[in-house]
Amino acid sequence: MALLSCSDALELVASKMSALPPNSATERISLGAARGRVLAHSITADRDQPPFPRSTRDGFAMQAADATATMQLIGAIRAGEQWTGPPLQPGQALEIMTGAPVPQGADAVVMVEHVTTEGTTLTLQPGRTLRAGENIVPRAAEARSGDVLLQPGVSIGAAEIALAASVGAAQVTVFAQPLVAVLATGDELVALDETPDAMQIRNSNSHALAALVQEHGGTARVLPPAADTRESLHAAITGARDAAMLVLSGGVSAGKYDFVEDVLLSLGAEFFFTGVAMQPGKPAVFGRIPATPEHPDQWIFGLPGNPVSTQVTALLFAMPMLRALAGEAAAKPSFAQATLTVDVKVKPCLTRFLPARIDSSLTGATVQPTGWQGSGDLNANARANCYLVVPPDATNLQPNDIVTVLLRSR
Ligand SMILES: Nc1nc2c(c(=O)[nH]1)N[C@H]1C(S)=C(S)[C@@H](COP(=O)(O)OP(=O)(O)OC[C@H]3O[C@@H](n4cnc5c(N)ncnc54)[C@H](O)[C@@H]3O)O[C@H]1N2
Ligand code: MOO
Repeated sequence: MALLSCSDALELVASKMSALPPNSATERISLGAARGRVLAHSITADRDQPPFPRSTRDGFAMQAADATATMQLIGAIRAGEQWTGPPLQPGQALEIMTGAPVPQGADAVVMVEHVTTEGTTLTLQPGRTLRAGENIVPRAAEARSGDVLLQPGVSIGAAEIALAASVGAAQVTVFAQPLVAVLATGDELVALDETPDAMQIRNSNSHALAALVQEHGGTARVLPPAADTRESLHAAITGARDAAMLVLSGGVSAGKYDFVEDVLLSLGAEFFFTGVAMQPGKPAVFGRIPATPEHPDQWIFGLPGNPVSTQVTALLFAMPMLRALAGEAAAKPSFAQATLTVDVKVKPCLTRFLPARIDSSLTGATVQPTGWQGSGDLNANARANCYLVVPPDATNLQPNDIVTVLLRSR
């Protein structure tokens, strides 16, 4: 299969994501445990929001038309209280705190800084005027009782938790987290608690992938690494068939011992791409083992073994698919724009993802590559906090160019 362009590969994964059947497995959990989960039902307003005309300032409630006159103070009201006196009459003002309900008869609130008071007499400072509605959020201006506030498919973060809490949703129904089998391959790999021989290396990819899976809303089942033999791969892949997604690392390039694709084919897999015109990540494989009576489709990502390649291709292709399997409606890789601060020269034809640091402030974001020794350089990768995307037709990016970066955060 020919190399697919990076943008075509992204579109292909997105098209498979959009054709997924809805995630039907749900569970009910407490709101406090819902961060990072995907909402499976809609959350509606249990009453108008705000439930009363809310003062947005500490000040004095009155009729705006009266604001030129000297007024009589008739009382005070705090957040959480209700004015029990008669509706305000022209010429009357009521001291009011931020968040308190504006009493009937008043249509504006003047800020405490903008008046002078003497005993029960209140006067607007010279030149101050007041509009009807000023410093008041009318009842139901934010939402009406019964309005849908959060749709199914929303990823739950602090903002969603606050909104759910505001309508009393102590329990929420979320989609079950998809099971993702993580399988590193390679005879050279040893586990963290083993001492590597001189030519062996520690298996870091399984740990990186498990962390990414957790971060993107899946449950990771890390399998013992498979040896570079057909038999070992066959046994490991077959044993993981119950997982919704299988993410492998290594064994997908042109080497004599790269058997991942062969073994997947022998297990009935179909491939959507087996190489992408990108660097790092060129040998990346995306496919599916079709559904059987026992198991639904299993989505397969055969990621290149070089650790930076593994992480870039996981972020670009596998994690969005995981989030879509988890029921998230807007799953996609996270890109941003930044101003490049240095010269970047690359060879054309491949989309590059260079480890880089983005530094953002109130006025925008700048980015510069960290420098690296290629796609095995875990140090450069950890010094970076994003990847500078160099399009396939660019060979020389200049300082002040506006460039795209692939973010690690969602
Ligand atoms: N003749 C060619 N050789 C290579 C090509 C090519 O097109 N033609 N592609 C290169 C590219 S690009 C990449 S990326 C790598 C990918 O190779 P594999 O996916 O087959 O991965 P391996 O060969 O198994 O390993 C590559 C590299 O990564 C280290 N590795 C593997 N697994 C882990 C792990 N779990 N934790 C840490 N490090 C891991 C492994 O030791 C190798 O150093 O192929 C190029 N070659
Ligand atoms: O695509 Mo590879 O990831 O250059 O090392």
